[in-house]
Amino acid sequence: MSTPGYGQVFAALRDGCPEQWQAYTRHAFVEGLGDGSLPRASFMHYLIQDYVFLVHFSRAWSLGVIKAETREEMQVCAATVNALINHEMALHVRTCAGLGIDEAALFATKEEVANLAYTRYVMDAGLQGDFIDLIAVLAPCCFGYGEIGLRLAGVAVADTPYADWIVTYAGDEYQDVMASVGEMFDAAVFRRLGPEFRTSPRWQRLQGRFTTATELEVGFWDMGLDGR
Ligand SMILES: Cc1ncc(C[n+]2csc(CCO)c2C)c(N)n1
Repeated sequence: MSTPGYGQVFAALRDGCPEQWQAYTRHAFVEGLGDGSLPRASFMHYLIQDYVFLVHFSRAWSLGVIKAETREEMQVCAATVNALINHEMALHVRTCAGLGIDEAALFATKEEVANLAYTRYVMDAGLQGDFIDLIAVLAPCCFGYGEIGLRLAGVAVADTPYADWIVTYAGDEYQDVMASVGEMFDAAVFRRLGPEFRTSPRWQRLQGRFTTATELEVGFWDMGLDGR
């Protein structure tokens, strides 16, 4: 399994749920992005829902600033909020504008249940737990898209209509933010659980949260495909 540099805590969590991770990062939706076979309607359905998803993910990352215990943790969360609102969502606005869907319509989109379940699960885990409970549920989204983007950039057919999506997640800007999130996550877990974090009584709960968030990512891709 390829391991881009997102840190050892992420690697341990990912390797703790190999089946779910595979179902997420090798989903039929992902393969369709790479070979260009994904129906356009499925992609648009996904992208419009994803705009709303990012609104709520920006709120969840903002909660990270509140739950942080060091300035470095605050910095990484604030930078991620910035990347989300000012860069990642721009892809959605740009792509939808090209099809005549303006931002007010995006903001007013009715959420599908799979979308709502995921973002509210993340918010609740973050509200209930401490900083690392929050990062554990945010991690599958960040590092999963990082892995998917890098892999697709290497195998995607040259004329896939989804190149803009792939380049957004494979690009240095996104990968650099993810590398700093990975470093921060390692430091945050060492600080609270120590270097033997896997034997901490809290580890199973963190793994459970990470695994559930990964399953909710699978549900999100399924929702995209259902929008055909
Ligand atoms: C369903 C879904 N899952 C993950 C991402 C990717 N993503 C969402 S927030 C974030 C962190 C900072 O950019 C990243 C990478 C997405 N767009 N949609």
